[in-house]
Parts: sequence; C-alpha cells; structure tokens
Amino acid sequence: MSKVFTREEVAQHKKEGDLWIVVDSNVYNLSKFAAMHPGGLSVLLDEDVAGKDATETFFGLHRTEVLSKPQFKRLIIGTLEGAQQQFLEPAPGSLSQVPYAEPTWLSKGYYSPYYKPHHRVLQTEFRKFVDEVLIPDGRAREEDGKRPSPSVFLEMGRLNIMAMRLGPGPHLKGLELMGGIIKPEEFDYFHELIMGQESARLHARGYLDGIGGGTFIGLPPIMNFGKPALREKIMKEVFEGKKLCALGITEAFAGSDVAGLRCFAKRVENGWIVTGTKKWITNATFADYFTIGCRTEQGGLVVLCVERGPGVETKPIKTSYSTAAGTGYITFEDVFVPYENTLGTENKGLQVILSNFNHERWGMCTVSIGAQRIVVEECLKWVNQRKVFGKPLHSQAVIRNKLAAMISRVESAQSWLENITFQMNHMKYGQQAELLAGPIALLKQYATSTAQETARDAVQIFGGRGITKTGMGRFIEHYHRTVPFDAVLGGAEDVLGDLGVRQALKKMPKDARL
Ligand code: HEM
Repeated sequence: MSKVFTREEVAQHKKEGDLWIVVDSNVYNLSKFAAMHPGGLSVLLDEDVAGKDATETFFGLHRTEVLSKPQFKRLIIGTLEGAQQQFLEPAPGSLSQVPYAEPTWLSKGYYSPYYKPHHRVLQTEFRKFVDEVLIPDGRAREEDGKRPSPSVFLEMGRLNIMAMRLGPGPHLKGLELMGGIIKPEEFDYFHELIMGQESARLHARGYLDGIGGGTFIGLPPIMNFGKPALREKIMKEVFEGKKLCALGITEAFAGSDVAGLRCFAKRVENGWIVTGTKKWITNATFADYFTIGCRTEQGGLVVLCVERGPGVETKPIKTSYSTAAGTGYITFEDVFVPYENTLGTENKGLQVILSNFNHERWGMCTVSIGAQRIVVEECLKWVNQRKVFGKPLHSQAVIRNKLAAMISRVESAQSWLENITFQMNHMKYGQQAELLAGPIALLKQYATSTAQETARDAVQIFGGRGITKTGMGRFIEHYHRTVPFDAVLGGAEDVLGDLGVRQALKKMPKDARL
C-alpha cells in the first residue's frame, strides 16, 4: 500500500536536494530530478511550489501525459492525506466527456437517425485499436520519421482493417471483420466514416497517411479494373498487411491537369515499356505496387499496375509533415510491365483515374472533420485550465467568441458529412457519380477551409504553445502545420469549389427564371 503523508510532512522538503511536491494527490520526490527538470530548477523551488500541493500550477504548464510516463511515475513516493486523485487517465477506447469532443451520436443524451448498435460496436473496438496500437507506433514514427512498423500492418491485416478502409462492397465477402464483431453484409459507409474519424485521434497526420493512405487510393483501380488473377493476388497480399499500394498520377509537369501527364507507356510484345517520373506520391518510398497513369503513343491515357522491381526507383520528398507518410519521387527507366497489369481499357485511362475521386474525397472529409473536432476539444480543455490574470482563459469574451465559431464550423461540417454518407448508403455507384460529385467536392472544400480557420484560431488561443512542437500545444502546432495537406490532396480547394458549382449549373432546369 502506498505511504500517506500529511501536508506538514511534505512541507519539510522544500529545498534543493530535498524537494517534494504534490500533484493530483500524489507526493513526488523531485530531489534528484529537479536539476534535470526541463522547466528549470528555480520554478520548483518557488515558495508556492516546493513542499506544497502544486496541482493547479502543474496543469497550467504540462499535459497530463507527462505524469503517465514511467520515468516520472517512479518519482511518486506516496499520497497526500485526505486528497483524492482527480485527473485519471482515460481508459483506452473511452469517450470524452468534454462538450463537442464527440459527434452528437456519441454524446450522452443525444440521438441520431443514422447510427445503429453495430456502428457503436465497431466504434468502440476501433477506438481501442487506435489507442492501443496506432497511437504508440504513430507517435514514435512521427518522431523518428521511419515508416509505420510492419507489425502494425500485420495487426491491421489480422482484423481486415485495410479491407474495411476501402468501404462496403464485394471485396469484404467472407472476411472476418475486426475479429468478427461486424458482418461483411452489414458494413456500410457509416462504418467507414467512423474509422476515418477515429483515426484522426492519432494527431499524427503523416503517419496516418503512412498506414495505407496510398492503398486507399491506389488499390481501388486494381480492384475495380484489374484482371481477375492480378486483382485477387494483390487484394489478398494487401488485406493481409503484407504489401502496400501507391497511386501515381501527379508529376512535376502536371498536378491536377491529368491531360498534361508525360510519363510514357510504349506498347511492346506482351506488355508496355514505361519511362517517366511521378512526384508527391504518398507511400512511394515503401509501396510494393504503383498504380500509375501514363500517356500512350496514340496520345491517350492508360493506367498500369507496376510492381517495384528493376528500373523503378523511389526517393523521399521532404514535406511539412513527417516522412512516416513515405511521400516520394518515383522514376521509371524502361520498366517492362506485363499486359495483364493494364487496368481498364487502353487510352480510356481517364475513366479509371476519375472513378475513385468521390470516395477518396469523401474519405478525406471524414478524417479532416474528425481532426477539427479534436482541436475543439484541445481548445476547450486549455481555456478551462489555463489561468490569465488570476482567471481562466475562457473568462475573456474574445476567446469564447472564437470557440463559438469553431464549434459551429465542426458541427455544420459533421452534419453535412453524415447527410452525404446517408445518401451514399442508398445510392448505387452511378447515382453517386451523378448526384454526389458536386456535394462531395463542396463538402471537402468547406471542411478544409473551415479546418484552416480553426487551426488559425487555435494557435491564437494557445499563443506561443500553438507553435511549439512539444508541451501543451503540441497537437495544435501539428494540426496547424499539417492542415494544408487535406486542403491540397484529392483536389485543391478552389478546384473543388468550382467543380461543385459547375455540377450544379449543369443541372439547372432550362425554364428556371426569377
Ligand atoms: C511531477 C513533477 C513534474 C514533472 C515530472 C515535470 C516534468 C516536466 C517536463 C517533462 C517538462 C517538459 C515537457 C513539456 O514541455 O511539457 C516540464 C516543463 C516545465 N515544467 Fe515541469 N514537471 C513537474 C513539476 C513542475 C512544477 C510543479 C512546476 C511549477 C512551476 C513546473 C514547471 C515547468 C515549466 C515552467 C516548464 C516549461 C513549460 C513550457 O515550456 O511551456 N514543473 N516539466
């Protein structure tokens, strides 16, 4: 049993070399650690801190997770008599009780027409998986910039997470999803939405793309347009967590302008010879298969699945997020690609490339809106615990005003996302292409532009901490630095806004008059 100390006993240890303090009912012996304390020795020797209960001061300066690190847990020598621990670490998989930290359907006392008990079952299990498997690996890989650990992919394979990330469909048939808690025929776009939003809790944007961002966009063309033998082989390898895909469309010469691609595929006996380059390719540095768009001799486009091998070289590109995403530059030097690896019809590659855009953009909305919500939670916690001029930060009207705007933005984006997801659940592919391309483009533009406003406001609320990679504002710094990715990948904001309006104008009735 832990030793219990009185306030008087603690108060006797208040000098350099013999220093105790209390944080959240635990008595810490900082006698040796004080000299190594990142915040300095003098702050600990302050008369309001040394030998005292410094809980409030502590939480104004450190994240709770500092206390859960083993090297600091070891400093606990007992508890303070009569004091109760207040700041318990949330159990893996638990829901936040902070208002607006969870979408309405997960908030106590609220209802939603969209979610069924099997959605909640998946949400609970997937959050646990994020907390226990992805967060530890994600935070470590963000630090060292290495690719996500192979053991994580194998675990994802065991639970068929990669297969679920590709949405509902025949590819799920016969698979045991998340250990069997959800039936393949029940799996719908709300399950996929949940997985996207839960993944955002990682606060590790580069790593998040690292764990299959390339496959999310690179595998669908293989799955939907590949010859059966190729398709079956690659789907099995990828779903089991043994191989990864990347989608290679963009080049230094051509970004959203697909018609300007220069990577060239020359038709030869039994296949193609590919020569050219691709740039900004997510997962390029460690992917095994590259789904790439190439120009043909006829001037058309062909989409090919190229396996990593002789003539294929990849090198990392340093971006504003971590190299855990494996963003890279690819060169193809006279690479022979068997004809069986042609995806779809020769010279009709544009159709293959465009076929997955809606799903890709919608998937990005799920993550982007999920991340925006977590920033609201971070800000609410901070304004509540941070004291300025002797009062909590939220006593300033200007801060409450910023929070009002943040909350409204994320709630409106979430409601729109759920509405579109509901439509997707009820529409066949053709209807989705016809009716949802515009709304999804507009939603993505809205989600990422509001995300950037929220990132800016959050930095203002956190001040210097919002631009510091460690400490209280570390997730705000990360969000503010990586938020432009969502606004660029899958179509830049202006392009998407324009697409949404052009789609609407195409559908204007001829007799519409004021
Ligand atoms: C259990 C006792 C404590 C431990 C284990 C501890 C540990 C740490 C660690 C790991 C950091 C750097 C990480 C970060 O940036 O968040 C830090 C920073 C700091 N600590 Fe502590 N600390 C303790 C108590 C205190 C107390 C009682 C004070 C009261 C004044 C204090 C003041 C500071 C300051 C001013 C910083 C720098 C914060 C910043 O850069 O924003 N610490 N501490």
